[in-house]
Amino acid sequence: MSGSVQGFSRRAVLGGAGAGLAAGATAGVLGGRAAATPAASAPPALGRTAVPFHGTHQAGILQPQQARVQLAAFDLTGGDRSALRQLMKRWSDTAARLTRGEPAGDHENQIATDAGPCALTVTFGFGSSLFDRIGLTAQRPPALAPLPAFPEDALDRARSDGDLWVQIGADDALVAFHALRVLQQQAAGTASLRWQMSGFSRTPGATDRAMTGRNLMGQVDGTNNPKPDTPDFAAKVFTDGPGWSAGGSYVVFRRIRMLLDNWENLPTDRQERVIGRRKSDGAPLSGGTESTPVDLAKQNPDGILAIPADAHIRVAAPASNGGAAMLRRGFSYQDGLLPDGSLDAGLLFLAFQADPARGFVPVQRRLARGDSLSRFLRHEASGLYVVPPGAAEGGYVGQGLLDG
Ligand SMILES: C=CC1=C(C)c2cc3[nH]c(cc4nc(cc5[nH]c(cc1n2)c(C)c5CCC(=O)O)C(CCC(=O)O)=C4C)c(C)c3C=C
Ligand SMILES: [Fe+2]
Repeated sequence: MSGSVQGFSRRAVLGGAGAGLAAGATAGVLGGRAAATPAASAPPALGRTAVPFHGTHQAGILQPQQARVQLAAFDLTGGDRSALRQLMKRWSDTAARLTRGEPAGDHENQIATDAGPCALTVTFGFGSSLFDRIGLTAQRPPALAPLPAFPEDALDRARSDGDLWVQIGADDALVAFHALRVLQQQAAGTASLRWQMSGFSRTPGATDRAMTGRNLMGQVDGTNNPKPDTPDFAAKVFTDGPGWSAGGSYVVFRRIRMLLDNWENLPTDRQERVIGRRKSDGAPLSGGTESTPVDLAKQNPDGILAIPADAHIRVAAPASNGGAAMLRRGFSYQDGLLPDGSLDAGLLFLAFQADPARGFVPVQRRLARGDSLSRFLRHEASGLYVVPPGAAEGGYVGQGLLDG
């Protein structure tokens, strides 16, 4: 096992003997300034936050977005179902350890040593191609049918799709990278990396109160997501079957590049009419504050719709799409420069839903035709994955499919 440090608990070092050692060393260096010791002996709250891996639903859907994300897809190197079963057991065991702040069982490389779990979540998904590859075509849920082509799609297939999908979120970049690297090495011989992307969101504590995040266009983004405390939330986000998938979800991934030079040339009032919300605080142009319900019928005194006919929030709204809804949980990305000198930056759009045919598909069909935001966007990569339900303690993600 390369780089294995089995028996060495990251958490024990942080909270116990190692912490005392660090504190003692600090006191020594500071020549008896004992006041520094308690602060040095405990990791900051951000590092200590731990999200359980096991549960009814996989972690990484309902939790607040972390500061960092690693997204990856893997392809199986063969069609051996038992090898996939072993891999999902190994990955689930590793994810559970890492989310508790412990070292990986094998292929530990110490990249995240010294850090707490930092709200790490690891979420696994299965692509449509997986079911053919392992001879379980009959078990493929109908909702996993390929997404249709949308007008103006410019998809790079090498950075799309894949048999297995992994979303790793953490409030620390090293913790997120560490998890991905370990999972990749543990997969050797069974699955190889097809594509990988890194993203980011606001760091907890960066604002003086909890606020909705912003995207790279500067908009408050995430306001009108379905709320977990509403009666129909679960029906919108989690599937009730078939069989093994009950309690799971479907995630649509789109890498959407933003044409930021064009966007930033637009005056703020026109940017606001493109979205239908104020840029400063996210309030709808129909009035009120960020949390005020949108009034799509509201007219200005001149009789013109307060929220224009082609505004993003009007075209995307459930009311415009037969009730279609999804839980958006996207991250920004920035990947250097393109050959033409423009920034390669945008949104790693992620949306969880009970059924893409009643969520993403109808909404994106309308957006592609009539959304004034779309002239500032390029959809460059795409994926649809079934996200199995969460694993019970001692179980593994995908068990209902692979042991069934
Ligand atoms: C197909 C679904 C959607 C894609 C693709 C999409 C891309 C996209 N959106 C923004 C920025 C904002 N979107 C907002 C609201 C919003 N967007 C969607 C769907 C897609 N967006 C929905 C269903 C909604 C909610 C509509 C409603 O019911 O009011 C907003 C407003 C704030 C909010 O509610 O989150 C912003 C801002 C970008 C930049 C983008 C592609 C890069
Ligand atoms: Fe949107």
